[in-house]
Amino acid sequence: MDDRDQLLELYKDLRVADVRDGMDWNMMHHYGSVHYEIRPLFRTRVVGIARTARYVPYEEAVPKMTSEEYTKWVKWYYKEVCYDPWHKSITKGDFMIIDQSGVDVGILGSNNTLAGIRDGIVGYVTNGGVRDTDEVIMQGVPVWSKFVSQKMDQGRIRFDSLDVPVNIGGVVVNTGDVVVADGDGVIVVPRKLAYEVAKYAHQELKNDKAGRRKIYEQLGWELDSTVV
Ligand SMILES: O=C([O-])CC(=O)C(=O)O
Ligand SMILES: [Mg+2]
Repeated sequence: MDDRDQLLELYKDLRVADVRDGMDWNMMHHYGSVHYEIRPLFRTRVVGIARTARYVPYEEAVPKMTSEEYTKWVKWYYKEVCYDPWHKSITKGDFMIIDQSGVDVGILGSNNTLAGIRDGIVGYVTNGGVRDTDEVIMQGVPVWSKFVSQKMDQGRIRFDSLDVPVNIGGVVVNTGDVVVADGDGVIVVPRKLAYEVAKYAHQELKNDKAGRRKIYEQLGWELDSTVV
């Protein structure tokens, strides 16, 4: 039986910092934290199960054509060259993890990310770019990216493979890994360590809550969900 719902429940209250600590408690100091240059478009927290896709630079030159011909060519390109096959097989709770091989395009935009959210994706991470960022933020779609890019895909990048190991900010992500992301960035927990890491992440969260709760009380502050 797939235990992904159980894992999502187990991780739902954990902060990236707790998960980081849980990895350390499993002697995984060297691993899991996606490079800090991959940042959220806006501050939010998302827990999901990784679904990976790899895109690579497009090798061909764009043929010379009229703008009318180009309109048709772009349609062909998005259908046959830079398509997103993951849109057809989304499981609720998927965290879409995209390796775009450093190509300067906004592979994620306000349209394709929203379609994924409609179908059950909880968030997106790319080691490349996102565009239409004002709308992505307005729509509340959680995206962590290395940069913002104005550029479309055609003539620049093509789809390569789905559900393969991808290198995202120095971490190999596999479909099925647990991914937690918040204002501190992104952390990836290999699926086989997920329960042990959660156990010690919860220990750290519990200790932290108790410590901060005490200071809240000393300050006379009303308690909130981060300390109870
Ligand atoms: O078309 C793309 O590849 C990305 C984009 O702008 C969108 O989805 O809105
Ligand atoms: Mg767009």
